[in-house]
Amino acid sequence: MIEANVKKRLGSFQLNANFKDSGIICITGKNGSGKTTFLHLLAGFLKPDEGYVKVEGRDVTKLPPEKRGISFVNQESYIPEKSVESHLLWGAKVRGVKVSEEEVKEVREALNINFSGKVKNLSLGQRERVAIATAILSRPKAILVDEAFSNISEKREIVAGVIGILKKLSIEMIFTTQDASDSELADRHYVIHQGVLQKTF
Ligand SMILES: Nc1ncnc2c1ncn2[C@@H]1O[C@H](COP(=O)(O)OP(=O)(O)OP(=O)(O)O)[C@@H](O)[C@H]1O
Repeated sequence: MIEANVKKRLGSFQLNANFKDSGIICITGKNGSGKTTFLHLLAGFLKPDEGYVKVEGRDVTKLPPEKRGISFVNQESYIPEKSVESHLLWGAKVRGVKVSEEEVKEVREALNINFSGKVKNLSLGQRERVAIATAILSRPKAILVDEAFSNISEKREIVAGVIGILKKLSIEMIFTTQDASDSELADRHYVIHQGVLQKTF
């Protein structure tokens, strides 16, 4: 369960979000509507002007990103110099989480990571898949995916595989997308319009 009641002003933009939900959550909204700002407030990259963020009932508002039990993935969440194999285990290593070979295999299969080599030599969609797999293997309470499914071919299949693993590991996911039809993949859907977050189902 993630709870947030936050206000944030950035220049002339104002975000007002009151959120309490769990499971697989999709947020859609136009360019500049506040999707990334909201995820950054949850992840701890931005401090709210007012309000709080709770993860499974624990107030994390004052905690730094790495202590929140949240992994954030966007289209640049990868370390180019690492090999695919070491990248996949990197997040888990940082958090002190033990990962079995079986888990790595399962996550690789879900994201169709059937390639290796340096991350910098992969395509954008391949790098996104490695970044998402790395986030899952670090076993957070929730992953926030900021438009990082957008360059993945066979998106439906891959996202369905990711959701299967997340449910098995009891990891929540909030993902943002420009493609409103992606909401069909989620348990819940929110729309954000000019900084105001609203639940649709
Ligand atoms: N540091 C900042 N200073 C001033 N305005 C900012 C700052 N950061 C973001 N904004 C503004 O906040 C608004 C929301 O931006 P945000 O990145 O959250 O939108 P988004 O919904 O993720 O957009 P996109 O779909 O284009 O990624 C935009 O109008 C943006 O210009």
